[in-house]
Amino acid sequence: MGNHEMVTNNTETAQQKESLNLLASTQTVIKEALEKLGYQESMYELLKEPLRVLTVRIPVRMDNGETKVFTGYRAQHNDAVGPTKGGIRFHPEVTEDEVKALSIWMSLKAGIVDLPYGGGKGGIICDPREMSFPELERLSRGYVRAISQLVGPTKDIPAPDVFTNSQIMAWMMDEYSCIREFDSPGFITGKPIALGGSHGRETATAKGVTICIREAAKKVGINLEGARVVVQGFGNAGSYLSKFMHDAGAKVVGISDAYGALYDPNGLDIDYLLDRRDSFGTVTKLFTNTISNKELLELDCDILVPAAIENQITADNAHNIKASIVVEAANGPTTLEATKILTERGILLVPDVLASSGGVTVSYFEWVQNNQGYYWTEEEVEEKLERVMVRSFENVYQTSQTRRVNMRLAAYMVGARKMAEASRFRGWV
Ligand SMILES: NC(=O)C1=CN([C@@H]2O[C@H](COP(=O)(O)OP(=O)(O)OC[C@H]3O[C@@H](n4cnc5c(N)ncnc54)[C@H](O)[C@@H]3O)[C@@H](O)[C@H]2O)C=CC1
Ligand SMILES: O=C(O)CCC(=O)C(=O)O
Repeated sequence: MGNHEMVTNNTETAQQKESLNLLASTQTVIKEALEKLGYQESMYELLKEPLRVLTVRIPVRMDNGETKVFTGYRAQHNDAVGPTKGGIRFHPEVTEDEVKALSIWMSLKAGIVDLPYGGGKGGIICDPREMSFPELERLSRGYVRAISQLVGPTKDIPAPDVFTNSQIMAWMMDEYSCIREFDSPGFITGKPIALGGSHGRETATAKGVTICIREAAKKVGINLEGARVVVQGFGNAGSYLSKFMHDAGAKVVGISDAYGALYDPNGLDIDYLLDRRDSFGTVTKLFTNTISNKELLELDCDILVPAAIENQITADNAHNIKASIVVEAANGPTTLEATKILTERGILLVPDVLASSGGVTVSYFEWVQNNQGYYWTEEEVEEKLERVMVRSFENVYQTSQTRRVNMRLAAYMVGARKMAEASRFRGWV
């Protein structure tokens, strides 16, 4: 390789690295949104990082008798509007910057769907797929002991995220209740129904994404009946979304998990796949005729839904995306460069902070029900969620039209306004 090529390649690598840093990317958009809203630099200084980030070390006795020490985080972005709220992620690639960015996105989601919360997020560096049930229970309880001073039903309310579920929420609620010496269902959401969970929380993220897809399809003029849909990720968000799309008459032609992807141009048997997926959203291991996640994203389709992890649509593949609508069920699946490319290509991109906000909306309903000790039917939850999502989609869409900005910037403008105002009224800025 000649010198010139080396320099070019190094430069490209550096640019690529910068664009993959979730915190840096979200700060870029927050800055632009606050400028468009007319706030001064000091507001950006306040909102560009979480107010608090706690790093904890969690010793866990493993089944073989050895102690393993795990690292975890809890970030609280801004609590001017109310207590912070957001999920806990168990994943080997969790980083502090990622958790910080995720906490900022939670603040934006709360603003977009107008909840009385700020944003928070937690994560533990671990691979729960390699751990036994008792090890996972000890890790979950250890994490709650480590963060217990910082969290609580009126301070910071966790919930599920990648590779965590209602069982983990149940252990965490039980541990917190033991520490406080009173039953505290409002400490955490996404619990099993028997422990104060809400009807509709399990499917809420996917329901919210489904509503966004329906509204986006109307704007673009796509008929959902027969529309070809590709979904990356087959966990909580992706599997139920595939089911709802299938039930709406769409043809789900591709799905994936961490190990590969399945493609059938005639439509996959979603009920069968749902039945066979495991609790970590793994299903492709049962098949031999798989394709890669990279190939999946570039399949010919009308609607593409990344519902797995970050940085999946980048400057490398954005030009090859065939869909007319991209709806982000996952947090942070599209880089800023890719957002620009998709927008220039006329693809309607519904951003994560809007599309995936159905989960935190029903988590809020769960917390309200816990606080009042009076529980709603599934129909009541769904009707309330429908109203919130339609209103929020329309608000962001109209902002993007009137301010002539893409949907991501519009969503940041809508999402940042309330926390900025609340911070100003409190006299923080
Ligand atoms: N669960 C919820 O209520 C909410 C989830 N989200 C976001 O949705 C996304 C998915 O979350 P969940 O469905 O809850 O997680 P999950 O743990 O239930 O499922 C994750 C899915 O992604 C797949 N996956 C993991 N690593 C991958 C990789 N490297 N490449 C391709 N696929 C991979 C897994 O195999 C699994 O199918 C995340 O970005 C999460 O933050 C957003 C809002 C709420
Ligand atoms: O349900 C919640 O409170 C938070 C869900 C979440 O972590 C997310 O929307 O990314």
